[in-house]
Amino acid sequence: MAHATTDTSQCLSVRGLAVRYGKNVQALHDVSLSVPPGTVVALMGVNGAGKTTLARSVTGMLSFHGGVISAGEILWEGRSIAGRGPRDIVRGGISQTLEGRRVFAELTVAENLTVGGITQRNDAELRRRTEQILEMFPVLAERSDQHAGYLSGGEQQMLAIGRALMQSPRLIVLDEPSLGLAPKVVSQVRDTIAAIREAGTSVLLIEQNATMALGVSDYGYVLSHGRVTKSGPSQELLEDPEIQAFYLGLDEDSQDLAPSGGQA
Ligand SMILES: Nc1ncnc2c1ncn2[C@@H]1O[C@H](COP(=O)(O)OP(=O)(O)OP(=O)(O)O)[C@@H](O)[C@H]1O
Repeated sequence: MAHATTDTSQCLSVRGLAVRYGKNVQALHDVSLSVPPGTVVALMGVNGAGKTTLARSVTGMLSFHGGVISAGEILWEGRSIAGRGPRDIVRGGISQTLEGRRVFAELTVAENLTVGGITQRNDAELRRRTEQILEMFPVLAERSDQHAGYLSGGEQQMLAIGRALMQSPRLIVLDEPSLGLAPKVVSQVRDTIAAIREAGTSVLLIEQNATMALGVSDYGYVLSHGRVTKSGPSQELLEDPEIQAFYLGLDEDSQDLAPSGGQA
C-alpha cells in the first residue's frame, strides 16, 4: 500500500515528525502518515494524543502556539512545507477548519464565505465559488443573509467547512468536526465529508469519534501519547478487536467514544 513508503507524488506525506512545545512537552514523536490524492484519511486519538499538534504542523499554525518541529519532514505534493506560514500553505492548496467550529458570529453566512474566499483572484471568481459552496450546502443557501451566530451547531460546522472550501483547496484539514454535535447532525457532517472527496478534494480528518471517522475514511491512523500506534485501511481498523474495545465499545448512539480510562 502506498501509505507505507515515501512517495513524493502523494498529496501529503509526513515523515518522522517530532514536535515540541517549550523544553518539556514533546507532543509528537516520529510520526509518519500520508494522505494520497482523493482520499479521506482519519487521525484518531484521545484528548492530548497530539492530533491538533499534527494539524497545526501541516497548516503552518504551529509557531503561533509556541510549537517547534524538532525532527522530520512534511512534504506537500513533493515539496517541503515544514515551517512555512499559514498564508503560503493556504496558497499552496491546503485549507483547514479549526477544532470544533469557529465562524464569525456577527457576520452573515454569505459574509463568512466571502472572508474564506479572500484569496480568490477577483470578484467574479469569488461569486462563482460562493454559488458553488451554497449549492453544496443547501442549508446555508437558505440562510445566507442570517448572522452565523444564529445557526445551529451543525449548520455552523457546515459553514466552517464551506468557508475552508472557498479557497478551492486540494487538501482540507478538518479538526474534530463532530465535536459537540448530535448523532443525526454528525451523520450529516459525515455525508459532507464524503461529498468533498467526491468533488476531488482530499481530507485529513481529525476525530475522537472513531465510528464517524472510520465510517467515512479510506485509511486511518491512531495516535497515542504522540506516536502512531496503529494504522490501516479503515475497514480493517473497524474490525480490529483492540480498536473495537478501545474506541467502539460504547453505546452506538454515544458520540463520546474516548475511553473512560484514557489519557486526559
Ligand atoms: N500550545 C501548547 N503549549 C504547550 N503544550 C501544548 C500546547 N498545545 C498542546 N500542548 C500539549 O501537547 C500535547 C498534545 O496536544 P494536542 O492538543 O495536539 O492533542 P489532541 O490530540 O489534539 O487533544 P484534544 O483532542 O484535546 O485537542 C498535550 O500534552 C498538550 O497538553
